[in-house]
Amino acid sequence: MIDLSLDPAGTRTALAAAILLGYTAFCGLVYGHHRRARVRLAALAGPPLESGTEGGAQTVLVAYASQTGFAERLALRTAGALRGSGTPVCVAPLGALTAEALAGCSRALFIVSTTGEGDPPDGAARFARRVMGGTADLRGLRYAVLALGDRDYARYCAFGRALDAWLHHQGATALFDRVEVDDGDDGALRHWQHNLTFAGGRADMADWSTPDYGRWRLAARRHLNPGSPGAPVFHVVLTPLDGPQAWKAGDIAEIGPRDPADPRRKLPHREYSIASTPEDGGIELLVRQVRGPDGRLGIGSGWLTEHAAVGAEIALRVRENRGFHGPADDRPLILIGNGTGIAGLRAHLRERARAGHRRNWLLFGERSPRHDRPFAAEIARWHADSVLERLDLAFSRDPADPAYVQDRLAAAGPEVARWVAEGAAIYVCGSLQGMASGVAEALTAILGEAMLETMAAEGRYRRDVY
Ligand SMILES: Cc1cc2nc3c(=O)[nH]c(=O)nc-3n(C[C@H](O)[C@H](O)[C@H](O)COP(=O)(O)O)c2cc1C
Repeated sequence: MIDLSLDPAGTRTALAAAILLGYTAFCGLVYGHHRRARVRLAALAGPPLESGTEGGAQTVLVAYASQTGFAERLALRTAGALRGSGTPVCVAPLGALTAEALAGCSRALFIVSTTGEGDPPDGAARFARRVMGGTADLRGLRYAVLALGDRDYARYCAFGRALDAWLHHQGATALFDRVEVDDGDDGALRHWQHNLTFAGGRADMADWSTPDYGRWRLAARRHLNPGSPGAPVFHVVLTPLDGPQAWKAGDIAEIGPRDPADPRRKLPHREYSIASTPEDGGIELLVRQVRGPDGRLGIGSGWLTEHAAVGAEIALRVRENRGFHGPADDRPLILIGNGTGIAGLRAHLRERARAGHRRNWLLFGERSPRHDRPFAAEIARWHADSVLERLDLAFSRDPADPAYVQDRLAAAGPEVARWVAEGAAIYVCGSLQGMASGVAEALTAILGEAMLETMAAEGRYRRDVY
């Protein structure tokens, strides 16, 4: 990183211009290599670099590797969405990139499919061999991977997973967790689109496809944390109007909010971790009120916590989220989370309690020990009844013992290692910023990076972070 802050203005300008030129040249080079693609891309995604950005520092690289064209179409769509949000974009086939080019980017989105028997698309084979076969200093890069695949193949999303692992090993930081798309699944693609807000996308962009919503009733709503230093959190209960519905712990509720000023107007979907199981009779959510800089409530949280009346009909679709489903067996489970992330963990604990799986350890963090205790009575009961073998709570605003959940984890290192040696799986749910990386660091320190990667590959380390 070059620190420009102490340079005279002239040097700064010259340097900025040089970077801008270099970046423009890079984009041009990439486009030159792929002239045929360039014509299509230019038409759909606009010019590679918009003026007025500092040396392309704001520019997001959208790189794709496609065998039959789907990843390429999604790359264009992604680029269009970012561009429509005012974020400059540069689109390139992965095969045209070098390690140096990647090292010069600050943000990149990779949209890649898997072909053959877990192979990269033909156009990316050389990149896989030459670039991914070596090392690069990508510490300045923040990235995300959209991995396209098909679960019918033994090596599901293998290339996307390999690329993600390689980027991570080169020091790049994930903007959000890899999104895997099974056979073009619309819900997973909406999830990707939703996450584009972490890469400069607008939060109110229209859905790429409208979820196939069912009809639910807002049966109950309760404010859980009056007096909290954090934003209000509501426990929302929704019951199905079209007969009993099926879902599993770990699944996501896609909600279809309406414009409070004009309830006929449908707004883009919002996603919430489901906090209950079908045996509970309804879908329970924990919804934290989000406010924009203008003070207005967020689209989804405003709809669920204020604008929709109790008793009102809510459009809801369950999105299967296999990446966060519970273990198939009764292995020990370490559940780690913060804030509204307790929702996803509670669904797992309910499922485990019902199945009689009692080797559960919950580590949960919030702000105030007095005000921020979602599901406190239930958690205490589980602890007393040994559904929870161990419980660690951390409150960052506790004057007596301020701590984050990752601090509890670090302090319990040998015990975590023992559980893992006994076959435990680790599930993490909650904030991407602050919690997820802190927890990943603590787990890496305890278990080692190789072990954590093996656990992720075996489905023993799973995350639902947002
Ligand atoms: C011949 C062939 C082999 C494939 N092999 C795999 C595979 O090993 N693993 C996987 O997850 N998906 C596999 N797929 C599924 C593709 O990744 C999936 O259809 C993807 O959406 C294609 O995107 P593309 O059009 O950008 O190449 C295969 C598809 C084809 C046609």
